[in-house]
Amino acid sequence: MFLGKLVNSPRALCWHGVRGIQSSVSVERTVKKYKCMEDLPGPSAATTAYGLFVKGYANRSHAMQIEHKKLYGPIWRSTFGSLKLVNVATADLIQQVIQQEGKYPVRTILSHWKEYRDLRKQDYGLHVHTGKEWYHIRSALNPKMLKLNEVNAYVPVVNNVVSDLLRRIYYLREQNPDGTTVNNLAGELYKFGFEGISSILFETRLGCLDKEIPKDTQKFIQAAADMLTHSETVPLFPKWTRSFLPFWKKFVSAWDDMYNVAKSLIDQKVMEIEEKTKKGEVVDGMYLTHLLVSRELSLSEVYSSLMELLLGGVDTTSNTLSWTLYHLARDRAVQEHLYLEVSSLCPDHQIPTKEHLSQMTYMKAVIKEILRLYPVVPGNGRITLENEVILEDYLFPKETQFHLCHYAASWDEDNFPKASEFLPERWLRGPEKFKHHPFSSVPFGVGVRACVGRRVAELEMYLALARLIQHFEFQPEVNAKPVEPRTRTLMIPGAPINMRFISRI
Ligand code: HEM
Repeated sequence: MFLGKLVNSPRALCWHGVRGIQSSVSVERTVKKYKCMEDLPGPSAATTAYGLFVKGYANRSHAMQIEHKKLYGPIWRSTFGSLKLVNVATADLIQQVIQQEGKYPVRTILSHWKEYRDLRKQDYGLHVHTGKEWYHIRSALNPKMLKLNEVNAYVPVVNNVVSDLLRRIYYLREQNPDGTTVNNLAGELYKFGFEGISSILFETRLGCLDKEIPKDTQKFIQAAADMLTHSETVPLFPKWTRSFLPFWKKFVSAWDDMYNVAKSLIDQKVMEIEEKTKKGEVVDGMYLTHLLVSRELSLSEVYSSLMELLLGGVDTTSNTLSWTLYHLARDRAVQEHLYLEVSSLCPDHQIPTKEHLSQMTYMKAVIKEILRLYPVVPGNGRITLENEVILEDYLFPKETQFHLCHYAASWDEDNFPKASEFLPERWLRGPEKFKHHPFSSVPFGVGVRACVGRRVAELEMYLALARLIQHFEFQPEVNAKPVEPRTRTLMIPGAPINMRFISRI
């Protein structure tokens, strides 16, 4: 899902004033003089390392995008060890890269993820596979994840999980001496994210939001956090250091934990289906049942892909919801506007349906604005294996790794005046509203490789937010301090978000 620390070794080709090169691109490209990577401005490897480890950008890489854009302009190169990147930080340049991404887009060559899968003889899964193999898996997963009418079938399932979340919030408030505060909201919402996606995939309630959290849930959530942290560290150190440095071992162990939890849930479903088939009963069901019965994917492809869907479901919706509640608590006018929208469409705590959601335009604007301010994936990637790429007067050879600086683009004042402010209204349609460049804020990515979980994520966030605001007024905890984001491959709150949930009932 994520660019993280990139670990490919692009052929660092430069051909100043290239003429008549061997190329698959048009004749026009071969006669025009293009500049190349070496002509780009950018920090040296030492300056980058200094920025990361001395200036503290290692876990604030989103802020480094903004600083480098100021220093070098909208396109610059950077070097991390043997890795060379071309960074693009405007909506227009991001669009140009995506438009040339080819039939089977690749984010980055995740060689350490691939190494793990080879070590354990597992299928590569969605993130690591490229080309037709990736497309084969994606085509099997897409329909029941991305088609709106298929996803709408999950509304009752997700509403049940939201009911559990509400119960959990009531329970946690009671545990606090002030009767209203819930500490470390993101931690609670990780459980909601995991329960939500697993209910959809496995049709099984795991009880992640019960008083006693199941061990496997805790294990998976912890393993996801460890894997994402070590995924950034592992590529920085040569393989010979693995015998005495802990990072690779921790990375492997985190993947093992996630894989085992996913595998055991899948195996349970396989057994259920086998028993039903033996008894001659009809086998029908939602996501996993459909995948297994259709046999579009092998069992080993199902293990890896579903583990990745679970992984995608943990940190993403939860962090977005955490930031949403954080801002609503600090902006009474926006909170009131949202409350009025929800309570007028669903009076008396009516549980929202898909028809209600389709009318909640302000709610959608709130979530869009949060994803603009805190894109879960602040920097994405594309590596073009199929063709060269032209960006304005630069030509880049195949295998150039591009870093799409989405965070810098969505904080760009040219696209979003008062970019640092939380202004959901900017997303509402109207004749006088500012028109955004279509690539200025694309938190789920675009094109065929965009987020496979987008529809499910939106459904979970809308249903949860609607019910939470029906029940509670959100307030910051007493003496609350501002919380800044940090990056751990994904963008997450840099400190626990503690909040007061004042009952409206
Ligand atoms: C707020 C919620 C979410 C955001 C902002 C988000 C964002 C993204 C982004 C930016 C990408 C990369 C797209 C690209 O390269 O163009 C991605 C990929 C992916 N996401 Fe999400 N995501 C979210 C929720 C989810 C959920 C709930 C799931 C699981 C159901 C999920 C599973 C995945 C997977 C498996 C990929 C890799 C797809 C592929 O390589 O074909 N995501 N996501």
